[in-house]
Amino acid sequence: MSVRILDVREITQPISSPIRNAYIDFTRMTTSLVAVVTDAVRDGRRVVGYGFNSNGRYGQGGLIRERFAPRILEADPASLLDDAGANLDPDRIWAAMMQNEKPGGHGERSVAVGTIDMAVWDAVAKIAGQPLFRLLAERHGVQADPRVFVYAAGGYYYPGKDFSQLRAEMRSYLDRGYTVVKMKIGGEPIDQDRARIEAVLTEIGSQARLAVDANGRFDLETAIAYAKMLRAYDLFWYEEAGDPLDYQLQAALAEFYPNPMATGENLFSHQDSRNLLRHGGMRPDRDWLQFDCALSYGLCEYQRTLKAVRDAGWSPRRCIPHGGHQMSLNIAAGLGLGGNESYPDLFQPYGGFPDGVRVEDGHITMPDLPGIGFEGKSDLFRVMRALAE
Ligand SMILES: O=C([O-])CC(=O)C(=O)O
Ligand SMILES: [Mg+2]
Repeated sequence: MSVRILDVREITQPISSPIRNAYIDFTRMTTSLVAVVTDAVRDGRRVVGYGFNSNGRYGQGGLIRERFAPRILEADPASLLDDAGANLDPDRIWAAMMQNEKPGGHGERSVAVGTIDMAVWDAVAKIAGQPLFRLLAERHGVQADPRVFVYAAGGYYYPGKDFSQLRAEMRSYLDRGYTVVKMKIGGEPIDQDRARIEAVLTEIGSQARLAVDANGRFDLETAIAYAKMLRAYDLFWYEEAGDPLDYQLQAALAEFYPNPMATGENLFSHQDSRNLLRHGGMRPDRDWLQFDCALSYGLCEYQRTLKAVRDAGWSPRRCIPHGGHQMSLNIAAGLGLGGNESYPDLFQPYGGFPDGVRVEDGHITMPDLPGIGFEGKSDLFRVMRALAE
């Protein structure tokens, strides 16, 4: 029984809010929602795979419509199937999308491809009748672990937000079961950020740990000044201090910051990730890698990134992807990552978990839903279905 891709649809949707990090605001943020419509039928329904890109980059409608969707639709359908001919082959679809693309310069193209790739994997797992995390574990010959660590990202700057609101936000994450919370830094003078950090630490006490995220804002001097301030606190991590591609800055910073650091959400290929591991002075015994497949050519590429991680002597457990989407939850549960980001109050309906999934002691347990599990999140599935039907 063969499978054909009948259509690849895209719509650009707002995920805007008045929040701001040290680099951008989200007042005009958008995401691309993609549906890969197949002719396969499971449980009496046509199989449609869905994908979207992570927050922080914008919708990719132009690239998807002009280059990547046509390449899939114009390919010989048989060339997109696995050897048995019974399911789609994500790597072959990926290769079809990337034909006539030069290497290097991994930017927005990687977001467009990653978005379609998410939808392809969703379709493949649905056609196989499995949750994606179980399919992945099986393909890699490893044991799936449906229990995944998640942390609550927030603590943004926004107009009129004072310490009491920041504390209340963090308290609400603790009330919802999180044990690690994250806040933004670098958007105000260092003394003001120090006061914000102390306010949050007072609020969370010994109930949770705090991570801070500078969103690539600092030059080396400022990154070091913050390192000296931050190292007095027992933080979960100090994230993206300098420009994502400035590996020398990252390496130099390690001299001033013995505690855990994190970066990688703005590296969009396995080659860029490998360069971070080669030249960024990151320490495999304590630091964290945040590569996000939805921004970086998808899961086909993320598997190559994981190989680069292992080849550099790191454990996949040191990976906690950026983005807060269910795709990375599946990868974490299927391939043994250290966990996943979560934005409890932001970027809805795209982020979060299937309905009924609760955070307990900083972990969620993946339900056994076919594919990525979008059908289990009713607000999200409503927008998805509107695109495909
Ligand atoms: O504010 C953003 O762009 C999101 C971000 O860095 C994160 O979730 O780590
Ligand atoms: Mg970040």
